[in-house]
Amino acid sequence: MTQNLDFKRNTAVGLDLGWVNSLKVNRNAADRRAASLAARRTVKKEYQAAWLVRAIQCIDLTSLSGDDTPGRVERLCRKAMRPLRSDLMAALGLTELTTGAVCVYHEMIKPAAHVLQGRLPIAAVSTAFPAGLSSLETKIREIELSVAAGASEIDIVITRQHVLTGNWQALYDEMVAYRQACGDAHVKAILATGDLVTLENVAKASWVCMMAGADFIKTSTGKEGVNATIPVSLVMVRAIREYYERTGFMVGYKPAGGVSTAKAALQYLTVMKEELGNEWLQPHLFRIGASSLLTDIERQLEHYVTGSYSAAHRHAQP
Ligand SMILES: O=C[C@H](O)COP(=O)(O)O
Repeated sequence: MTQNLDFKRNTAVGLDLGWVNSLKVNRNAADRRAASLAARRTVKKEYQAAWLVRAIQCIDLTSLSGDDTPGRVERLCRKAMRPLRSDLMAALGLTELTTGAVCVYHEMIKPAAHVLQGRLPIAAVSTAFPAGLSSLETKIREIELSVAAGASEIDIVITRQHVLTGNWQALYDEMVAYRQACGDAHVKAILATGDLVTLENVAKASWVCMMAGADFIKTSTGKEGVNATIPVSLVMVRAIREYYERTGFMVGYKPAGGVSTAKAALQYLTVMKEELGNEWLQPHLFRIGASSLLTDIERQLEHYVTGSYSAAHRHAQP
């Protein structure tokens, strides 16, 4: 996989309130484009296997449950390092394949690090995930502890009330503080788009987080009533494109929550390719946050290789 050697990490560029306040979103246009993507076959059959392999490479293989245990997370990590059965790997001509990262709660960083031994990034959800309603001091400390424990990626949740009350300065300041607390760890800003009411708020929150130095913008925690959707994704990736045109910084995109089928994954890859180009179809700029997607992709690849499906339970569950 080619990596862009000129890649320079996003840094805070200052809050341009005039720009943020001027943002408008055409909801109908976003819905129409989403509907046209859903209606057509996104990738021709012969390329589908390659696209599904790329989707695997971009998964943040996730377990974020209250009943997570070290044992479950260790299995998740072993699956992340060997996401496909060896017979499928051989049939597809693959020798190496991993997911993009694993994504876990702070308390699970240690068991994850024990299995991964630095071979894959550990993303930790942070800042009082999923609601984000602790003191700023507590949230900053949580980030610092997760970085110290071995997370190289931190998925923060924004304070939704800053968006809902239009307090863009407060959102900007908190994001700058999170980015700073992360140090060399990359920070993904979870907007919790299902809580933000309008696509205009999604666009504005995307811009403010990018202006404050977010490495990725991410849709959802997986715990909101509505999680990743295509219309929301169109708004966010177009913000990423325009931010790149204005600043030269390439910000990553992570749809998360409810992405559980190979078909949905292909739609998100298509959005990335058509709106941002091939350069963004790499793990340093694109992740899919998902707990169960890998099972369906594995089934589809098995079908591609053998011509028949096996039951989902036959594929190792993390
Ligand atoms: O960030 C990732 C999400 O929490 C995963 O959501 P999911 O369990 O619906 O795939």
